[in-house]
Order: sequence, then structure tokens, then C-alpha cells
Amino acid sequence: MTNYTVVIVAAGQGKRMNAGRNKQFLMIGEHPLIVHTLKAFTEDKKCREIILVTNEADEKDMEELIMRYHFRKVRVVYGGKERQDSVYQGLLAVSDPSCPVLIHDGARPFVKRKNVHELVEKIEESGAALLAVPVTDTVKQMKDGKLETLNRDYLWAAQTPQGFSYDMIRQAHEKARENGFYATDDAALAESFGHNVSIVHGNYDNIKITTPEDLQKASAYVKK
Ligand SMILES: Nc1ccn([C@@H]2O[C@H](COP(=O)(O)OP(=O)(O)OP(=O)(O)O)[C@@H](O)[C@H]2O)c(=O)n1
Ligand SMILES: C[C@](O)(CO)[C@H](O)COP(=O)(O)O
Repeated sequence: MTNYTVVIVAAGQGKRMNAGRNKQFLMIGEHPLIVHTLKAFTEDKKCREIILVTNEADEKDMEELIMRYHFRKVRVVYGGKERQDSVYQGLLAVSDPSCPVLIHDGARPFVKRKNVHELVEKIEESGAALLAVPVTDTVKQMKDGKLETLNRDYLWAAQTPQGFSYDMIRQAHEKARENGFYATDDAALAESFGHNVSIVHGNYDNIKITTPEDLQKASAYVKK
């Protein structure tokens, strides 16, 4: 398996967490959220470079964490208004465009190395892939007053990391910026650019910490 780069986006506001500060610094067990996420990659020999995208206001605290935990291979850059803008800033900072690039939410601390490696192998085969899990609820679509039940056999919940060959995802981001197109994940940009994106079956533990309830679940998970 080849080496890879990861862009970790952590420049959000954490509004739905309502903690009065960026949720990335909230404690899960003994460590801040973002430290759990960083460790998933700093401890992986296949990960060559980590671009950590942060807010200007959080830069000092992020640098302090990086020093305290002796994290190597991490470079900090500033993000943008939307998640997609932050990813783009991260992509601009990547040193080696010949490696596949993974894009990961700082807010997903429990990604498993096995899944990351399966993802990188799939990107080597097909150029673009994401971790996702089959949806377990019945999903309804309400549009123009009409309710429809979507066929669950075809539905997957998208997670991160999502990974791509560097040139392809950078071009997809640039095209989206030209057209003012915003999507909630990076795979959607590759799809809109006409690329096939493969799914790698992820893990239900790879949750995104979005609300106070997620933080409680995460704390229970690390205790276990
Ligand atoms: N302008 C932004 C917005 C989001 N993110 C990052 O994208 C990930 C997924 O976003 P989300 O969970 O929505 O985080 P927040 O934007 O912080 O939360 P909220 O939407 O509740 O404000 C997070 O790691 C977040 O820090 C980012 O880097 N830059
Ligand atoms: C990219 C993502 O994690 C896929 O599930 C998700 O869309 C990002 O979260 P947001 O709340 O849409 O920023």
C-alpha cells in the first residue's frame, strides 16, 4: 500500500454543540477531541503528512496541543467560511501531489486504521473512494408536500475520510468554486465532476461529534 496525505478540517464553529468555543478542544476521556483524531494519523506510518485546518483564533491552542503531544508531520493552515472552503485551503497546502489525499473531519475521532488502509487501497484502484455505512433507519423524503419512502437497499451514510488522487479532487474543488457550487462532502464534488466514487464499508463507531449527545456517546465509548 502506498503512503498518503491527510487534510483534517477543524475550522468550524461547533454551533450545534453550543459549548461557547470550537468543539475540537472539548475533552473525550483524557484527551481533547482533536487529539484523538490526530492520533489516528500521527501513529500511522503510512501517513506522510497531516494538514490541520483551523481557525485563526484557535491557531495558538492547536500549536500548543501539537507541541504538548509531540505530534510530528502536522502543519497548521487557516480554514474558510464553509467546510468546503476549509478543505480547499488544506488541499493548497499539500506538499506531495503524487500521494493520494484523504480528507477527514476533525470531529470524527474514532476512525479505525484498518478502514483507512482499506480506503487507500481502493483509491489506488479507482482514484476516488469514501467510507460509508448502510443506513439502518427507514428514510423518508418530503418534497413539495409529497412524502416518499426511499429504498434503503441503496442508501449509505457518508463518513470521512474520503480520499482521492490529488489532482482530481483539487480540480473538482476549483470547478465548484468557479460555479459557486457547495456540497456537504467532497465525494459530491468528484461525483458532480463526472468521477465514479467507490464505497468502502466503514464502521458505525466512526461518528461525527456534532451535538452534546454525541459527546456523551463518545465519552462512554472511550471509557468502554
Ligand atoms: N468552515 C468550516 C466548517 C466546518 N469545518 C470542519 O468540518 C468538520 C465537520 O463539520 P461540523 O461537524 O458541521 O462542524 P462545525 O462546523 O464545527 O459544527 P456546526 O455546523 O455545528 O457549527 C468539523 O471537523 C469542522 O471543524 C471546517 O473546517 N471549516
Ligand atoms: C463530510 C461529512 O462528515 C459526511 O457525513 C458531513 O457531511 C460533514 O458534516 P456537515 O455537518 O455537513 O458539515
